[in-house]
Amino acid sequence: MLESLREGLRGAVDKLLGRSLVDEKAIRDFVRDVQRALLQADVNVKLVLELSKRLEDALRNERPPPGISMKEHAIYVLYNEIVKILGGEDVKPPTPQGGRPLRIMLVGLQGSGKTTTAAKLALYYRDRKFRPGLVAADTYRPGAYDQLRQLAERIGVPFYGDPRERDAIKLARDGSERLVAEGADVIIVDTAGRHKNEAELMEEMREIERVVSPDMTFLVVDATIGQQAERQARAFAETTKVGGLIVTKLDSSAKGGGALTTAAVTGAKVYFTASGEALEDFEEYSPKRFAERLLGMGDLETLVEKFRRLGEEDEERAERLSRGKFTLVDFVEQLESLGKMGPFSKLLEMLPGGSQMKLPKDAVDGMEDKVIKWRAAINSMTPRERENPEIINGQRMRRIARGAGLEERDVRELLKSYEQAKKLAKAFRKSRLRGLPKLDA
Ligand SMILES: Nc1nc2c(ncn2[C@@H]2O[C@H](COP(=O)(O)OP(=O)(O)OP(=O)(O)O)[C@@H](O)[C@H]2O)c(=O)[nH]1
Repeated sequence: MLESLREGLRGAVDKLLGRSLVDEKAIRDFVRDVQRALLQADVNVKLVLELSKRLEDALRNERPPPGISMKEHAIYVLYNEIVKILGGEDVKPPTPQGGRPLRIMLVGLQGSGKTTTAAKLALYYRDRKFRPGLVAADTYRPGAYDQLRQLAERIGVPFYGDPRERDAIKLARDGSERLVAEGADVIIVDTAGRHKNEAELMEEMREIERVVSPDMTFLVVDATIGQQAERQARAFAETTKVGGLIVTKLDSSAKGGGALTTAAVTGAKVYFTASGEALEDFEEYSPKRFAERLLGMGDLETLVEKFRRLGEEDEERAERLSRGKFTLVDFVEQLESLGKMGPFSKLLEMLPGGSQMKLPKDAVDGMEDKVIKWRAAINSMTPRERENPEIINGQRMRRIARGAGLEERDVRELLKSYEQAKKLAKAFRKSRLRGLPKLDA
């Protein structure tokens, strides 16, 4: 599966991971290596340039969230960009709805693997407990009928075809009706991939589409044609309502990137990929999973999860903060994460109203040290004390300070700042201003 693209991207990532520092040169090299890998896989130049620009911008201008290293950030940004050009969100293959049979029509040029794909698709639905049926409506290629009939027999699904019938439109209509009458709930119509000329082929596709009224027309494209897939997709989309793509022969092409990213250009999403002649070599396509495999990182999944959790935690905390309901731990964590984004003095200027906060200079300057002390204090508290700081009396305060190697006044200061922050958050809320509490330390 796209070994060279995999190796190219992997190489770019490994090189980045091997560096001691993510500096200007590292970013430049990383972007260039990624570009080269994508272009070799025949990804559209425009897409590659857009991706590189976003990658470069993100690496230069975005700071990684707290707890994420610069390198992890770079890999995550790359992963996201690759997912984007591979199609973005996953799509769900269609299924019969409301007791109505699902009608699928396959279109595509001869040699794209359409007939094999028809059988693979039938097997896919059969394995999911549907009752698929296959219709042979390719009257142009000799052998297409026998090929599909044999495949249908092999997987044991109903088949309709007539080698003597020359009218593909009649075959498609009669076949769909007959199979539905026999109880099939997923009808798959295989069509011709060639005619005397392209116009005739397109006319036939239009007519078949009219009589079958498919819920989904899949265009089958061969990955080895790379970016040419785009031209084919456009040509078919002008005549039929191409609703999705099936990309075949990913096993025998280094150019698969071109076909897979066609979706980003034409708007038709890839639903399935095939990577071998065997009927089992067929799977639902997921841009995310595909990108994970391409980047080949065992720990990419962990990284993705880490980002997801960070997002959730941030949202939860922001929500609690805005309600003035944050805990002592939230308070310190918020300060910690702010601290990782840069010096506090700079940060406060960026906050709403921050520039008007007349904070004593030394209070801000000492903030980083304070946060470290406060974290130690929190670690030295019991869970109950953390949840209900109001129970912290003199005796508890002494114990906490001793346990954290601090002075009692450090703990007192933490509690006081926390209380003030809470009051401020409530005041902010009342004045309908959402923002971070003022740190009057
Ligand atoms: N390696 C590889 N070969 C494939 C794949 N899918 C199909 N093929 C082969 O490609 C060749 C053409 O496939 P067919 O299924 O005959 O497709 P077709 O020529 O588009 O069919 P028509 O349009 O009906 O004429 C056959 O030899 C298939 O075995 C795939 O995913 N990988």
